[in-house]
Amino acid sequence: MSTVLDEIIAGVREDLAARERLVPAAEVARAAAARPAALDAWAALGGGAPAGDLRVIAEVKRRSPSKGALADIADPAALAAQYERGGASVISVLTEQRRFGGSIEDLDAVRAAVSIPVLRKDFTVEEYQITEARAHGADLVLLIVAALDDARLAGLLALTHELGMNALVETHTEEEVDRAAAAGARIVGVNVRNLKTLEIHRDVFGALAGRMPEGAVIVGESGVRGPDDVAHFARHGAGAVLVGEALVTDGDPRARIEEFKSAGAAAIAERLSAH
Ligand SMILES: O=P(O)(O)OC[C@@H](O)[C@@H](O)c1c[nH]c2ccccc12
Repeated sequence: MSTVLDEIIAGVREDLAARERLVPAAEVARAAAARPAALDAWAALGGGAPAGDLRVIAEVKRRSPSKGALADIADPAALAAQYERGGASVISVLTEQRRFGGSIEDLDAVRAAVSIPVLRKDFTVEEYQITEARAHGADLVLLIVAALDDARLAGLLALTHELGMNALVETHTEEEVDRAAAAGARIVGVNVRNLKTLEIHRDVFGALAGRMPEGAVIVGESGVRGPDDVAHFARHGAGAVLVGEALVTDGDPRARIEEFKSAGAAAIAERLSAH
């Protein structure tokens, strides 16, 4: 059965082939090498620090396969700057074009506007995309375990680390968490949106959080609409949440981020005091 994920990746591969013809891999590698060093997203997300704060990864997201158009983002740089002022730790920029309406230009605009780490959010299947992300100033990339076999996951993660970047390694099942851990993932996301049905199942998070590799930053992804959703992820071990829709559709994303961070910190304090 062909799933939404398969369909998206087929489109991504076509667009990728076109970009590779335009900008050969050697040229992208030179541009990546000329960039200042990547920022440490792992540390920015609380890696190595005692639990306490809940970090927010704030996403620039124009549309989604499940909802269609979400927001008319005329100025992604201005939006990202607002996210940063609201206290986001990382900015996520969707660059997939066909389903999410993103582009490399959005990544460029955001990179130039903020001084915190930037995640290139795309369906990464080839090394070229990682080097390209670095060439455009991204500090981390998304690796979706469901889209990669073990050898490719390991290879892409190795290149990411070679380039001085981090990867947000996205999982949906226990098996995928185990594969992420075996590959050496240091930032592990649990996407509670099922990529086959596109439905949100928040309880998936708690079931997987207990299997996470020692020392990894755990990120709750998708379906954060209000402070209760953040508290749910934080209570079950998340150090960070990734939020798109709720921020792009809100008139005051700064206030929303602040609200999410305090709800998260309160839930973490509660979890720690229960032990
Ligand atoms: O808009 P939401 O429900 O806050 O979700 C954000 C983020 O989790 C979602 O955009 C996402 C998670 N994993 C992905 C993989 C590809 C594209 C998009 C995603």
